[in-house]
Amino acid sequence: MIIGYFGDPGSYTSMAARLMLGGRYVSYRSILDIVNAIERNELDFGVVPIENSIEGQVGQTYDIIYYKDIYINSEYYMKIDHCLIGNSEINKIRFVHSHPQALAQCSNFINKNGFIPVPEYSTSYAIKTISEINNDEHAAIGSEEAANLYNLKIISKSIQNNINNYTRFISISKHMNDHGDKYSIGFSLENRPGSLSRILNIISAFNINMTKIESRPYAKNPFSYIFFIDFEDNGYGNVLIDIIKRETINFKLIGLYRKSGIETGY
Ligand SMILES: O=C(O)C(=O)Cc1ccccc1
Repeated sequence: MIIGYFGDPGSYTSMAARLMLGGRYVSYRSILDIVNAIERNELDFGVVPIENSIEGQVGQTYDIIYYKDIYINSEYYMKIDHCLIGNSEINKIRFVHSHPQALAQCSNFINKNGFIPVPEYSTSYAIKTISEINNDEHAAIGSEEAANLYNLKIISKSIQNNINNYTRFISISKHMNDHGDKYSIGFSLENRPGSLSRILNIISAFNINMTKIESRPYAKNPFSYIFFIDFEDNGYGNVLIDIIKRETINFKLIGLYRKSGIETGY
């Protein structure tokens, strides 16, 4: 089985991919490159981040799972402990390189130290870059594992804004699972009073637990939205989906998979 993951070797997504699926792993610099490779049948699965407990949704992932013929096959919650990584001392550093999500998750630490953030493809690409440039004014943010991989030292540990920093990762493929206990759906609605609350009322009437609601802009029609809902199956998930399909526009069943949580990882 061939699994594509986001980021250079040592990225957080590479760590999640190893915990989620077994096979041969291939690194990709963008989420879209992974999806293109799945569409060309070069990959069986892709692993990408979808949301973070500090920074929220990964917009590109939400857009892809809605607009492309791609489905969620599993989810995994992983604790993210960011480190300041380099070959220098904290008082010499002026620039910190990392993935935009990591820079945002560590914004308090960056501001407090007066560092200039430099966005890179991934945390591991940033760390690799620092290992190559050999300049005391530059450091990177990423994992301890990646620091070891590129032979750099840890300058500070647990530098994220909140100690409880978790990212939810998903595996994606061209195929929908037959089994699972959690659904992800996406749809748009007529712009009229009560259209979203009607959907929520139906979910509530089935005594179904909604675990997440999210919206993304529908770029083709400015300031209209796509809604994303995750819910736990209680035996009536299928029936609920049939009803919601009829009450919404452009409905997509995005995934059926095994529910996991931050306590268990899986
Ligand atoms: O850049 C990485 O290492 C990634 O895998 C993306 C990411 C960035 C920050 C937190 C979780 C995942």
